[in-house]
Amino acid sequence: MGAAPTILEPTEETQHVTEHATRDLLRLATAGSVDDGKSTLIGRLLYDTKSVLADQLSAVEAATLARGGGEVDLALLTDGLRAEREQGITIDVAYRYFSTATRAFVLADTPGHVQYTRNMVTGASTAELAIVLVDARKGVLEQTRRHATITALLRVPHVVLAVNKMDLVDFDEATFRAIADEFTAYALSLGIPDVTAVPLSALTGDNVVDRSTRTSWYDGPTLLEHLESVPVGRDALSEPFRFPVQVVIRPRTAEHPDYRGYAGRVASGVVSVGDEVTVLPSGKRSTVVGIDTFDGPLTEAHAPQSVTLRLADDVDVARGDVLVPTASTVEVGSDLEGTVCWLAEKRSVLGARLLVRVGTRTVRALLREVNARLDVDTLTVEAWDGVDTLHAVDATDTSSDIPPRALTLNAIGRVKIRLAEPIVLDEYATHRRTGGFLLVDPADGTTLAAGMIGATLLDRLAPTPSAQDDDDWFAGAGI
Ligand SMILES: Nc1nc2c(ncn2[C@@H]2O[C@H](COP(=O)(O)OP(=O)(O)OP(=O)(O)O)[C@@H](O)[C@H]2O)c(=O)[nH]1
Repeated sequence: MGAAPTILEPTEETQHVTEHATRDLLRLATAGSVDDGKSTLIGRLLYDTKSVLADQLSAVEAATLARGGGEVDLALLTDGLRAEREQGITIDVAYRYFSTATRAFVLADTPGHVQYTRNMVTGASTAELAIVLVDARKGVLEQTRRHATITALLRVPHVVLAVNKMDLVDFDEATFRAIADEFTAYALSLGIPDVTAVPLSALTGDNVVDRSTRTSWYDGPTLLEHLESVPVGRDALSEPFRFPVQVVIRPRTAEHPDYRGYAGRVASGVVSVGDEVTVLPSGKRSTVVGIDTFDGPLTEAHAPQSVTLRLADDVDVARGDVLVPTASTVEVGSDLEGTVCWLAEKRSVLGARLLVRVGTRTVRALLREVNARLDVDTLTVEAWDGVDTLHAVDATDTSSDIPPRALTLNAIGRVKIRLAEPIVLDEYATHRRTGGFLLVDPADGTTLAAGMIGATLLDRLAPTPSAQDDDDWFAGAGI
């Protein structure tokens, strides 16, 4: 098992970014088939934005010379950094930082080998932009379609199609247009609204950071110009206010005998002193009377700031509760339906006891149903009604035979989960910051799957199953 994926919470790496920098921060992920030039492109971005340390650069120059010289092999840069990070630990995603005068970037670098779905889900779940690479000579491949599908599933707001290796097709406009049109049409069919296609050469640098003199027919932005100008952070601010409580702070010092605050990160939206808030799932109401930070009090806080909120009333608030605006309608329930990407070697078992993590909340749960499965290899969807599924599969079955309706590593499926306690059920489609969840194996803490609450892409792709519930069975199972 690698490091736990981060669909819900910012990683250690992103957390160190200061509040100020966060405002101008773009999180991006890359996806490409093997040899499309992902490492070279990342190396080029780091190199041309001067984000490479001198010693790393001389190591790469020396290695290039040792290989017989020529153009600096920028893939060595990325791969070298990767190797550094991978020593001794299995890591799914490495994060690279670079910045320009206008913006800072965190790039999730997901190695493109076998566990691509898992890696891409991990990298793209927090990304606001995905770069999908294709080799201009090969055009749109099955793998490209898979990457587009996962990007759509995770609702990454912006997608860039990087048509790489344009130098190998003589910077031919027709080749570029044909690939761009095919990809854009496919993306549209998946509901991806915003695709920007850029003809580039990672190796020679054309249209990556610097404008190419060999694509006079192209009047769009270079890759970096686009990365610098694409709108960021708006989504988190435009979503309604959500504050998952991480810690209840009660110092009880002589100085502040009655202090009681709720620390956490504003997951989405904005909160101000004086706002009426409701604590969920309890439904208790109060008013924000203070917003505290290490740097002093604020009158207003917005996503993704970390703050401590104080309330007017001594209501019962615990870790895992969510503060929301009182005036809004928020769904709370204990039946969770959604789409999951299965991330574990062990397969799904119907009726299995699980832990579900949503925000800062962890609750016990039961996997009730897998009623559709997307095969990312073939991009076909199988859908089943839920009627006899539970009886067909023994919950204690540990045989190596995979039941036909199980989810295995990299599979994407639609599930129904019964929770032991009610939680806030924000639809991922409209609440990307709070509508994600993780399924965890209570036995050993393994992350089994990353999921999205509510209707997702699978509903668009799948025939509608005539699912029926089997509540009696669940009553028997004790949830
Ligand atoms: N001619 C040409 N070659 C390129 C270009 N970009 C990458 N290459 C070459 O394509 C090969 C594969 O490039 P990598 O960057 O290692 O590609 P990758 O396999 O997608 O990267 P990872 O899977 O992330 O390791 C290398 O030999 C690169 O030098 C390009 O724009 N033009």
